[in-house]
Amino acid sequence: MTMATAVGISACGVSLQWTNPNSYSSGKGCKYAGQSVRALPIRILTVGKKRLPGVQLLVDEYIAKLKSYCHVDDVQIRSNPKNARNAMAQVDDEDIAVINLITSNDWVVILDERGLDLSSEHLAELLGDAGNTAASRLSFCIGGPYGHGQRVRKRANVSIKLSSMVLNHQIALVVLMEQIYRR
Ligand SMILES: C[S@@+](CC[C@H](N)C(=O)[O-])C[C@H]1O[C@@H](n2cnc3c(N)ncnc32)[C@H](O)[C@@H]1O
Repeated sequence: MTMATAVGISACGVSLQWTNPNSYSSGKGCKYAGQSVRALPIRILTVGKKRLPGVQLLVDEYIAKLKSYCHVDDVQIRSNPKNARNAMAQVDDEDIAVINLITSNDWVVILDERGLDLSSEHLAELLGDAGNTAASRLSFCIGGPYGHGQRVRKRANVSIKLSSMVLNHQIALVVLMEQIYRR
């Protein structure tokens, strides 16, 4: 499998594969523009330490704005939950904490600076495509200080980037919410 093709299939047996945005029409605009699509409830799983108050204000603001379109659940997972002494063990503990919250009915999008480079329109298409599967929830995962572990990476239906630069997880969360609201 390459980044140019599919990015994974979930264990739940429903068709959850997502294709490369480069294979989409080159025209601007989302293919669902003007159509009503099934809006899956969204959950955002973020690994990290206590949030800055300003970030929490923005997160609350976006959740309120999105309320009339879809339900958004903001789930915070404590970074380094078992006080591991090295980065590998920390990533592993965080990986287990995240994977334990994911069910077979989730369509999983991980955020990663090495993921697919999407336009805002392609993100809207991805959200629409996820609504056309048998999944009952769309789960976005934002990793901890050292990124995602192998379990979550393997389970992900797609990995997307918000920028080629590495962002603090709190900033990644705010940018993601803004892009979901923009769709
Ligand atoms: C501090 S970053 C971790 C960086 C780490 N070097 C890695 O390998 O992922 C914490 C999390 O923020 C998110 N993140 C940071 N920059 C991102 C970007 N440009 N695009 C998408 N997500 C990003 C990812 O989920 C990442 O796991």
